[in-house]
Amino acid sequence: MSPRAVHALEPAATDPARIRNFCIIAHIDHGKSTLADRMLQITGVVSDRDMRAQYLDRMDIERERGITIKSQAVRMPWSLGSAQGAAETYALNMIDTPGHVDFTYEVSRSLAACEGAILLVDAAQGIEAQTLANLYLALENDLAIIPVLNKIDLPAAEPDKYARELASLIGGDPDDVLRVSGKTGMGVEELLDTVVRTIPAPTGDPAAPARAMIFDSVYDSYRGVVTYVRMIDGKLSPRERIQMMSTRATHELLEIGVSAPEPAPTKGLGVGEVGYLITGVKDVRQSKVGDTVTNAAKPAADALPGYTEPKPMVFSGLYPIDGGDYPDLREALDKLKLSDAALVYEPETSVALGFGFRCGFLGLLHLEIVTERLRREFDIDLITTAPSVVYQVTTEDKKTVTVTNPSEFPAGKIASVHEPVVRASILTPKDYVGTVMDLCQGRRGSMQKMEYLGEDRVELHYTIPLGEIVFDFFDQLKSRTQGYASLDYEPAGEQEADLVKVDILLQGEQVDAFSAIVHKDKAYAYGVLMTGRLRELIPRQQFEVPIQAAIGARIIARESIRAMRKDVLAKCYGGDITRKRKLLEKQKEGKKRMKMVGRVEVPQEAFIAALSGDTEKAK
Ligand SMILES: Nc1nc2c(ncn2[C@@H]2O[C@H](COP(=O)(O)OP(=O)(O)OP(=O)(O)O)[C@@H](O)[C@H]2O)c(=O)[nH]1
Repeated sequence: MSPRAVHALEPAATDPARIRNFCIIAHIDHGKSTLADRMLQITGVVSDRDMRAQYLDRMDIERERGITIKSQAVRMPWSLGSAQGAAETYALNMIDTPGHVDFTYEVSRSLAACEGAILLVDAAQGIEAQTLANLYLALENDLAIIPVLNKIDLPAAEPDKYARELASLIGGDPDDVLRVSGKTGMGVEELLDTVVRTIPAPTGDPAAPARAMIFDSVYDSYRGVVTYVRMIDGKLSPRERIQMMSTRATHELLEIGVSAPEPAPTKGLGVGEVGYLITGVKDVRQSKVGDTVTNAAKPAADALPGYTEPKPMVFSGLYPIDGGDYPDLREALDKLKLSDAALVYEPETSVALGFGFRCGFLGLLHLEIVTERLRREFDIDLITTAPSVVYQVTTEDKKTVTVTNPSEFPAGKIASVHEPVVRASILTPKDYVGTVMDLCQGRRGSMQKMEYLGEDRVELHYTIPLGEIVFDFFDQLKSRTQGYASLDYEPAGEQEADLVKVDILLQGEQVDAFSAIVHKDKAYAYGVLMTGRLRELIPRQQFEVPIQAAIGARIIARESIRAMRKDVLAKCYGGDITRKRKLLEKQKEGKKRMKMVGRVEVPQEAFIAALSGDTEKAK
């Protein structure tokens, strides 16, 4: 803790002139959470004894993976270097934001609650794709930007070089770029002073009817939904009735307070303040992010401008391995939905996999996190089918169908297929420009623009079909550029494309879970690859299993698995019965992880690995 940390904070309705609302924006791994930790410690809101790494990342998955998923807001007291006494104390509200592309929508809503942003850049890496993407979002929200280089304690840091780069990006003097180390705490006090000096105080009308913007809502199993708000006008107090302006639903305000960072109830929240509300509501959908909270007795006339709703970009089928777990899966999804408004799902059935759900996600990381949580928190063993994007398919009789599951691709004559595309921005050292262009071309990308950023880095702008980047594009990009390139993308509408559905048949029977929508030019290669992979992945059975790939009735590739009787006991000479039993048990275990498709046993890995595009996993 710094000697300048201030203990007591006025409980509520702080003078807006003494409030600063800011967030930290950075590329992934540039050290946002570590810097936030240091700020909590230096301002004294978390004692050295209670400090643990990534204090604000509450979810186990967040901590294990070292990523931030849900944003959090914390209030910290700070007094300027020369100032003394509580009168000079400022309340700094820091809103932590996630860095991964899947969660961009969380970043933008956090930004809307702030007047300023710390743009944090790793002093050994320089500007990356999400640095730019987040900077643009911040500028769109008219935020004051404080450029900061982090990790200056690293021997590999090149602060002079990157200060120039950063200054030329946002306009300004390289000497004004602050240099800090979130790890050692170096420069963090100066940074807090700069926050107070350069970020504007919030403005709003204290006499107007209350208007608070919801920027996050989190489900807590003990307290119900905790809604995070930023007060724009007026004041909210405990026990009063509040109204959600989009639905007109009213609730009693059971508790109102600030996160400091543990929840601390207050006598209310006034103009410019950031805090939480608890109403006893149990479902995050009733406390919608982007909605405006007002006073039910004296409602505001107009709601605040909302946010764009997150739209699921990637769909996948989730099936319990044990069909008996289906009701549990439904219950688990209902529970997850309470805290994850971006998750959508509806029941679906697959001939191969039985009853399950088609779920929509923001991206692959979101999918991974949800399935991981289902496994971990709800103990459900799942098969996830290959992720698919959303296609609009128009048949010759002018009917348009939205296809989120390749097996629902309409049969018969197709007039057109539209696929989602994204605007991708890739930052790479100039030596790798050729390889990156090859990769993008191979994925049907079309280059829009190429720009030099500083001396040796290039930003490439591409329009690429989303379906071509959801699988292994990022991994490929990283491995082809030795980890140096970075990627950011945003939806950019749809385009018409020559796409076909490729089916896979086992023993002449179509396996719906294996169907995929691919570009016509790639269909043949895809069929050969898939049948080859499945031959490797499916163990020999007691009969021959032909594997075929087909477009409609036309077979485009074929492999077969030769028959073999798998006698696990063959290896057991002699009569050691315990050993025999062990082997049989083991075989039974293996069987559990198999799914019967017709008469064929298919290991669960085949469903995801065969289609993931990730050749390593498929092996
Ligand atoms: N040497 C050094 N390492 C740092 C510093 N700050 C962060 N790191 C390390 O950089 C890595 C990433 O830091 P995080 O704070 O998790 O990064 P982040 O930006 O919050 O990452 P996301 O939450 O995933 O966006 C961790 O291994 C940190 O220990 C620093 O100032 N110096």
